[in-house]
Amino acid sequence: MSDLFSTHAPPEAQQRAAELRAQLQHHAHQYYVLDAPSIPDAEYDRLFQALQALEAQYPELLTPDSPTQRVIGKVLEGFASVRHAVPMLSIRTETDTTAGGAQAFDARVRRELALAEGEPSPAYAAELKFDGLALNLRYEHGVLVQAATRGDGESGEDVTQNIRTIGQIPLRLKGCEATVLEVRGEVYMRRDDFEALNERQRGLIAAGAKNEKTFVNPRNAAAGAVRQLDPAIAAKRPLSFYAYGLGEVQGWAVPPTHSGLLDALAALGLPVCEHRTVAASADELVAFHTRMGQQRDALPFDIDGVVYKVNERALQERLGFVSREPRWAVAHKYPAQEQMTRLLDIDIQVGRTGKLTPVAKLEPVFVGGTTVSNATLHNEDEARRKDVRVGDTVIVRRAGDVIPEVVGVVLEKRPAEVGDAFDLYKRLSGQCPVCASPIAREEGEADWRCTGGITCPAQRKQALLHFAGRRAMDIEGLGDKLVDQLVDAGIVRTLPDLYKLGFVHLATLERMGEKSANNLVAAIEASKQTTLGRFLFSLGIRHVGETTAKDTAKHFGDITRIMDARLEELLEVPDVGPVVAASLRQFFDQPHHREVVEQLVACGVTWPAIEPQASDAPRPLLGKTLVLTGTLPTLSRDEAKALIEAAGGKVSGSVSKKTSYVVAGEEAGSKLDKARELGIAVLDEAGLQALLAQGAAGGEGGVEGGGDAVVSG
Ligand SMILES: NC(=O)c1ccc[n+]([C@@H]2O[C@H](COP(=O)([O-])OP(=O)(O)OC[C@H]3O[C@@H](n4cnc5c(N)ncnc54)[C@H](O)[C@@H]3O)[C@@H](O)[C@H]2O)c1
Ligand SMILES: [Zn+2]
Repeated sequence: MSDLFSTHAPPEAQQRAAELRAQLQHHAHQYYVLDAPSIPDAEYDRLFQALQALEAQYPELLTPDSPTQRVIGKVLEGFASVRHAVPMLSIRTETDTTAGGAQAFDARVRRELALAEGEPSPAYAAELKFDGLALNLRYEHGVLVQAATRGDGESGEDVTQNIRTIGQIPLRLKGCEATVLEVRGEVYMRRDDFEALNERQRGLIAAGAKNEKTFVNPRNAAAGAVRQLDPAIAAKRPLSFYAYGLGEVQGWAVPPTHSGLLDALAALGLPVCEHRTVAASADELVAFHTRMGQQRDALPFDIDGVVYKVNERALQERLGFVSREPRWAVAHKYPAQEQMTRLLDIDIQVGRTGKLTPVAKLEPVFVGGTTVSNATLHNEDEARRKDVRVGDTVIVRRAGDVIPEVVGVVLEKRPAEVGDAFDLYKRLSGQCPVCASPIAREEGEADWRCTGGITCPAQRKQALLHFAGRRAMDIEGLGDKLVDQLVDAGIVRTLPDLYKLGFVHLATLERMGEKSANNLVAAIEASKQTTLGRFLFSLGIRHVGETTAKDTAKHFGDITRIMDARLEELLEVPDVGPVVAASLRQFFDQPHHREVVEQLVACGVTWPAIEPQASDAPRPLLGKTLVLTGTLPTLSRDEAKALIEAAGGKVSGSVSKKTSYVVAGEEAGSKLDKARELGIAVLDEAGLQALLAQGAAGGEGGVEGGGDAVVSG
């Protein structure tokens, strides 16, 4: 045989093809069957194209089961298998993300249709390529009877139960009597829904949930939800849908163009994406690709490209199919939103609220249209769960305006020498990298935090805003923008600096008029007269809200006593539990915090003295929550409230399981019904007085149970 015809593949090529096939099969299984991709799509596509190129060079290497020849996928155990009446295919992908992608498609179609030079191209329908998974919805006589995934293209999974929970998918079509109408489209998850889902998942994981995980991207989350065996869980994962094509049809006049078909599907009540057009030439396709590329980040969902389809159905039929894809359609991609790169180091950033976030320092990589060299790792648990180590090859995702994140590690690329498992505390030696205050992580919380609060430069702006807030020191006119200006200009660095601000400083600021400067100086001056409760609240101590601050102030009556109080003493304050007490303690254990307090007082911040509540005064309602409803015979609502609070109790506006008693008077309404429903003790005024009297009579200092409560009528 002449060499010219010899297509004998050298053994290296044979081996390489076998390797690629095995790799692709492995990754396809991870992706399609387990919904747990181990490499980014872009990497998969590179392997896929390498195999395609080899097979093109040596056709004898081509096997019928090659991943290039068929749609990969498998029916997940637990789902019934559905045989598709019309196979569900893939589409050819044009990875040239420049104009060339559209031009190549147009040229190919023209060639197939044997169009002469000068003859116009056929019309093309252009739409978005939604990044989700394909779904076949089968309607019989207008009613949804079945929903199936693509599977291997021949058979898919029956996911009807899960799909029924998607509100956007009509269970009955509007005005459609077709015997059979199969609608094909993409089920996807919006980016905001995806972020919220992952946020929830991270919370569950932090709280100790064992079988929960986060999802790498919206596609993966959508696939997981659609193929969730428990429809109740699937229902909690918000999915969306766009229709883009047809499967089997009986008894329905299919419109002659693709654009007409989409209009018809929309008229039947199916969601059809508004971003679409009909293009008359390759140039118009390019324009659509460019325009949508610019809008990509602003869309509420991920797209990985646009799709061009020959618009006329008659022409589509003429063009037909090759193996796994139609000749009349192509997907013209955009730069991938996920890429691999190396993790060089892990930095820790301190947020405005003191939250410590591990940030991956990356070898710069082009992803989602920009070059990324930093990406969030969210928190310690996430970094550990993903087992991210310095030196690893990681997958970075950047989509929309969401900050880039590391979604996983490519374990097969882990070098022999890698860093240790991530340990945030050890990494920082227990100290805030900005202010050296101790860091803390509370039980059930995902994040470590700097406890520096007002003294941490990273938290400065937030601390100032909180301090100036209406319910804190109430400095009118000191808002977001001004705080930014003051801090950025280095005029205010600490809270006491505020009280050293003079007209001169303020007048130098941009956009600050004389009048507003004067007003602000006056507001700052006025804020010096405050209450101890407001002052304590304004320090922004974690977990110390307005009420807790007020209660603590009332209990101790003096700032020094509060700063010196032992944990046990703090726990005596009504409603102060171990978390709040520990937070107060931790705050005042730091000398720089006490200094700030002293400096503020030295600046003239003052409050009226409070008679501290004698800690041995009887407080029979300590720890109890009461709800008042209806009109009491002698006590007004406010009087009853004051008595209850003086006895250590709390008055709440609504009845819940946490309610200890409901005090009901004349014309008590729904709150009384609710109390009965929950089996909560109901008292009348006399019953309330009896409770209050218990302490005065030197009772045990509390009331246990409500068994002997007077039940009002
Ligand atoms: N990361 C991995 O390990 C891994 C493994 C396997 C596959 N993949 C990825 O999966 C993709 C290949 O899968 P594929 O063969 O399903 O091709 P595809 O997903 O790229 O394209 C075909 C699909 O596009 C969808 N689509 C979206 N919008 C459409 C529209 N307007 N009109 C028509 N179809 C539309 C349909 O669901 C259709 O099934 C590649 O992106 C590949 O990178 C990744
Ligand atoms: Zn700090």
